[in-house]
Amino acid sequence: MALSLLIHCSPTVNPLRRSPKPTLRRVNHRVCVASAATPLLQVNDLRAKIVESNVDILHGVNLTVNQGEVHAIMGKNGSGKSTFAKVLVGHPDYEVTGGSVVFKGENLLEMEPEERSLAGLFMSFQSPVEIPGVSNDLFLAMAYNARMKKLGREEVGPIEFLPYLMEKLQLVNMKADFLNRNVNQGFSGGERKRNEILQLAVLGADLAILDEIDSGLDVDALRDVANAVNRILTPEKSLLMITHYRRILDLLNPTHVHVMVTFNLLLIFNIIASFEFGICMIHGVFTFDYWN
Ligand SMILES: Nc1ncnc2c1ncn2[C@@H]1O[C@H](COP(=O)(O)OP(=O)(O)OP(=O)(O)O)[C@@H](O)[C@H]1O
Repeated sequence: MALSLLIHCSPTVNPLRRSPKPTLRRVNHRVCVASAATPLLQVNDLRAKIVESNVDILHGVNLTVNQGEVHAIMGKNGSGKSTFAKVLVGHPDYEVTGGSVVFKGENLLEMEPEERSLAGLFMSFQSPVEIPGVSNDLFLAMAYNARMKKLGREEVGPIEFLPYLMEKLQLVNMKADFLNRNVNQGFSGGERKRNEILQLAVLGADLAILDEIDSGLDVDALRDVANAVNRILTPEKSLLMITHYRRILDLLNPTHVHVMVTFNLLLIFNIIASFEFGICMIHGVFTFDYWN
């Protein structure tokens, strides 16, 4: 991994995905490969607090994800990674206190959580919840048809939906029994993570946010999940993954790696940066280049 204090950095090329023809440009004394960038998600100075306790968690996050990019967010426990992801999908525990988020040209913060999902945002949770009384196949069919309706397409009946679902099930290497079981009820930790990727495969998304999808997975499950994600990604679709481990970076080959730091660390970085580089970074996220 290489570190360079810079925000615009170089997409490395993921061999499993087709990318637009790259162009060369120089950033921070290093030649970078960059594709023509179409912004998908633009986060500017995002600030948020916990509703219940009024505690500020996000202190001004800046991040741009372009179409086809794979971004990883790393950082210490408690630095705010999951909070950032949950704020993006509109979790009610958090209130945005400043900044802006534009998704596909629209103000994301004005949308209800379900509107964000229908607009093409998907999030897999660190601890996926159980939904007792709702079978996995019914849940997926309902969610899929809601998306079809939003896109102005025909809703599908059970007979058409089943072959589509079986194909996605194979993609994540899951057994058909999981379709009749209630969503996540009694699933092991690894099975829940696979089930999250099954949802992503079925619903599709322009931007998938995966919160620690690799935690608790054994080697085979991690490979299956990474293979499925790589096959779901296209040059137009983007991924934002939160992780603590390098092993998934090696499998998903991110174009950008960001390190989220806590507010105290941020102050220290700001002071050092002021002295060393004559600049003051007021962002809550630092961006580093990554390559294998
Ligand atoms: N709903 C909430 N109620 C109370 N505190 C919260 C809530 N959500 C987040 N926090 C606190 O905000 C801080 C950031 O939490 P967050 O889950 O975003 O961290 P993280 O970087 O994802 O950590 P980890 O790597 O351990 O998953 C933590 O101190 C956490 O306890």
